[in-house]
Order: sequence, then C-alpha cells, then structure tokens
Amino acid sequence: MDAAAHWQRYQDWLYYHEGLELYLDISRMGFDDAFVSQMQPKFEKAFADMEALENGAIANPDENRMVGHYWLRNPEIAPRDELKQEILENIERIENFARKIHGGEIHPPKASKFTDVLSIGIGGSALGPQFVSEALSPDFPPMNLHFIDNTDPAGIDSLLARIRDRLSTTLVLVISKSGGTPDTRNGAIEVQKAFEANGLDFSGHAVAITGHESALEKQALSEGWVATFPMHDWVGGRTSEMSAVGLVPAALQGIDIRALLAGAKAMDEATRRWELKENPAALLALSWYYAGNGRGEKDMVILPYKDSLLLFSRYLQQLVMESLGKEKDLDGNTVYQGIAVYGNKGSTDQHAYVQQLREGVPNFFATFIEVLEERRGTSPEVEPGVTTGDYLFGFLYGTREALYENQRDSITVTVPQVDARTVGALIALYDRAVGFYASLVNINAYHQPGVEAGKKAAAQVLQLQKQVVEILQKSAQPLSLEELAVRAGVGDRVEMIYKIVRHLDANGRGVKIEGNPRTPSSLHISAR
Ligand SMILES: O=P(O)(O)OC[C@H]1O[C@](O)(CO)[C@@H](O)[C@@H]1O
Repeated sequence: MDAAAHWQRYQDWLYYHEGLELYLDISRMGFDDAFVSQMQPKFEKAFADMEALENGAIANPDENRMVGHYWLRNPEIAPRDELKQEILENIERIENFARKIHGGEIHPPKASKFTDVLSIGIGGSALGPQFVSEALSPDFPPMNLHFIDNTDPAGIDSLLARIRDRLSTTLVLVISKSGGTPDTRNGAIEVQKAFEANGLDFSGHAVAITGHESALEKQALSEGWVATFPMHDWVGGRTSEMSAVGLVPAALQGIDIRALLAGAKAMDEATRRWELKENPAALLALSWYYAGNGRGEKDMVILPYKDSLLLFSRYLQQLVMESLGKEKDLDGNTVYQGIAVYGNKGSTDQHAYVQQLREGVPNFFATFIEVLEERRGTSPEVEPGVTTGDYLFGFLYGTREALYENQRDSITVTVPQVDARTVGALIALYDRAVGFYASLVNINAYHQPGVEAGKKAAAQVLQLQKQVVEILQKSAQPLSLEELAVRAGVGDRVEMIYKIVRHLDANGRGVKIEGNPRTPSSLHISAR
C-alpha cells in the first residue's frame, strides 16, 4: 500500500468520540472489506446479545446471573427500580464516607484522623483499584493507598514494615466479592494480628466490601467493623471497578469518582451503536478477531506511552484472559478460546522487548495508547525546539512504523490526557470489546470455571501437608519419601510429598530432611 492509500485508509477507519476527544485508529490492522462484510452478521448477533445483557438477561448462564456492570455508571438503565435506587444510594454513601474519613468525622479509635488506606484483595478485587490509583492518584493524596494482593508472607511483612508507624491511623479495606477467597482472608488475618500485636482494635479500622451474606460480611457485622459496602452478585470481579470495589479506594484517594463514572457512561453510550464503524468497542473486537482468526492466534501487546497507565496491561490481562480464556463454547464444543495479553509501557519497552516485536516471532498485534497532553504546564527544551514529550511521541510513532514495515499490525488509541473521565472511558471501552468478542466466538465471558481447578488442587495439597506432619509426629524413626507417601495413602504422589517436606523443612516447620538433596529417594524425613 502506498502512502496515499495509507492516508485514505486511516481516514476511512478513524473513529473519533467528540465528547471524550478519543481517537481509535485500526487502519494498521490488515483486514479488507470482504472480511468486514463476512463479520457483519456475527456483529448483529453481538449487538443483540449486548442489548439483552444490558436489559437484564441471564448473560452468565452457568452461574444463573445477570451481568450488570453497565448499570453502575448509568443507573437509569438498570432493569428494576430498586436496583437503580441502590446504585445511586451507594455512590452517595461512598462519597459521604470518604468525606467523613477525610474530615476526621470517622476516625481511628486512638487518633483523630486516618492517614493511610490498606486495601486487601486479589484479582478483580485489586487490579482495578491498583490501575486507577496508579493512573489518577494526586501527587499529594489525602490518604496514601497500599495494597496486599497476595498470600505471600514476605510481601505482607514488607508492606506492614513500611506502614508500621502509621498502623494506628490506617484504614483497612478487605475486598472480596465471595468473601471467602483464601489469599484475601489470609492477608486480613495477618493484618488483624498485626493490629492486635500493636494494641490496636482491628474492628475500629476495618471496612468490608463484599457480597451479601458472605462470610466476610458476617464477620464485619458481628465484629462491628467501621463500615460494609456491598458487592452485587450481578457484578463480576473483573468488571467491578465502578462498584464499591473501585469507588471506595478511589474516593479515599481523592479521585473524582463521578468523573470516572461519567467517562465510562459516555463510552457505554458510544458502544451501544449498531453501526460497526461508529462503535469503538466493535472496532476493537473486529480487530482482535482479525488478528487471531477468531482463535486468539495472536497475543495482544498493550503499550501505553505514559507512565501513569503502566498498570493498564495488567488490568486488561485479567479482564481479557479470564473472560475469553475458555475451553468450551456456549454450545458445549471444545474450542480453547482466549487472547494472551501482556505489556508494560513505552518507550521503556523499546529497551526491553520491542526488539522481538520488530524482528522476532510475529505472534502478536500491538495496541499503542497515546496521550496527547505531555504534562500539565509547559515543557523545557532538551534540544533546540524539542521536548522530552516530543521524544515520547516520536518513539511511539517510530515504533508503530517500524512494526508495520515488518508486517506487524497495530491499533492506536489516542486520548487527550489521563484523567478520571478518560480512564473511565478506557475501562468501559475494553470491557465492552471483551463482551462483543465473546459473542463473536460464542463463549460465556462472565464465568471462570478454570480457576476452580487450581483452587481445589491447592486445598488437596494443604490437606496432604497436615497428614504428612501427623504421620511424621507419630513415627518413631525417620521415613523415606516413598514410605511417607504410602502411609499418607498417596503412593503415586511421592513427588508432591517431597515438595511438601522440603517446604516445611525450609521454613523450620517441624520437619527435618537428612541426606543428599540430589537424590531425593535416598532422603530420610523425620519430625524435628
Ligand atoms: O473478590 P473475590 O471473590 O475475592 O475474588 C477475587 C478474584 O478471584 C477470582 O474469582 C478468580 O479466582 C476472580 O474472578 C476474582 O476477581
């Protein structure tokens, strides 16, 4: 294609949202008109599916649930009046809560004001708040926000060490839709113990954001925690940023949650259009389908050229991969769907993996995110007539060109600046695109059956660990791994038994291993 044809294609496919001043350019994806015509009927179905979903259909058939995150930013479209009222009241409650916390009206038991927020949650109960905080936190926020998003003891220690001096003025958010996720529960228990060890009453510091009647809600109510906020069963974890899950931490950090919701609402309106070219989420889904032949054959590399959008790829990783990574389609056929997502930020990645993107295995398509505003205020020159922002801009378009020259396709999303409205719009753009893509490939985007397998297997490992400890404590002499496995009734799982005793030994947990680690079969295991 020559330069004039490129320019024409750019104009033919350019999407622009006037209110949001957002551009979407898919002209560097190599599809042709025949492909678009062939996709048209699939899109008719995707638009119809989405309309039904927004109207309250059971869009998540496996869990028999409505999918209502779109109502959160536009309560007017909620299918029932009581839902609408509840959403509106919650937003007000969250704003009032943040105001009272900031003003000291709600304060810690032993101090006049909360200074810090510690958010404990994982997956959808962490990634949205982390992304939004990184993108939008003011330089000097009214409260510092910290996260525990793993059951990693060293990670918890490190965080607690950093806030030790301010524990007495730290507000703890425990965020879990199910209220039973072990990682989150463990974090909460350890933090509660840290409070107690410092003579502090945890319940006077703790807030629960969780589903109705979950174990977490019951605990919060019975222990008299500072507050509880609801997470509705019609909001999925990975699309919960605009529920209390995202809004409470954001409001506490001083982020304009009304603007976040307004940006998402404006994008939702745009992505309700049935004309493919007028619907940015449909254009994204079309591009993804084209890139990977509707089978996820190419990975999605997300490259925001802006430090504050660093966590966007991590946020999208869960949104896209947990939603689209499915073994079965809606008719029960085995399809192994999904799109792998990774990314970091430009131009930093230019000095890391862009080498492979340009010259290596062509198994991806890139998405550049461009922010027009360099910074608030003017930029000094680093060379005559050139700013650091010019370099960032040059690197983005240079990389886009270099990739295209080597037959690597890309999408470019351009936003005017990073603010609450644009971030809300970006979140809404991608969650709608995921919904459309799921319809195109006929899968349920709103469940995550695969996650359960790992959780069940982990529970079995912990059960086996208890058994191993008991057997060793009762045994008069050291046992070999094979003997231990047989006594535990799992003669075929010697390797797992080995991993368990090695873990216990390494952590001084009452197990001793003697012998040469190079030949595990020769080892002798005993209770310490
Ligand atoms: O909010 P919860 O119930 O603790 O779940 C956390 C995350 O765990 C998952 O269920 C996967 O294990 C995600 O879908 C979810 O976002």
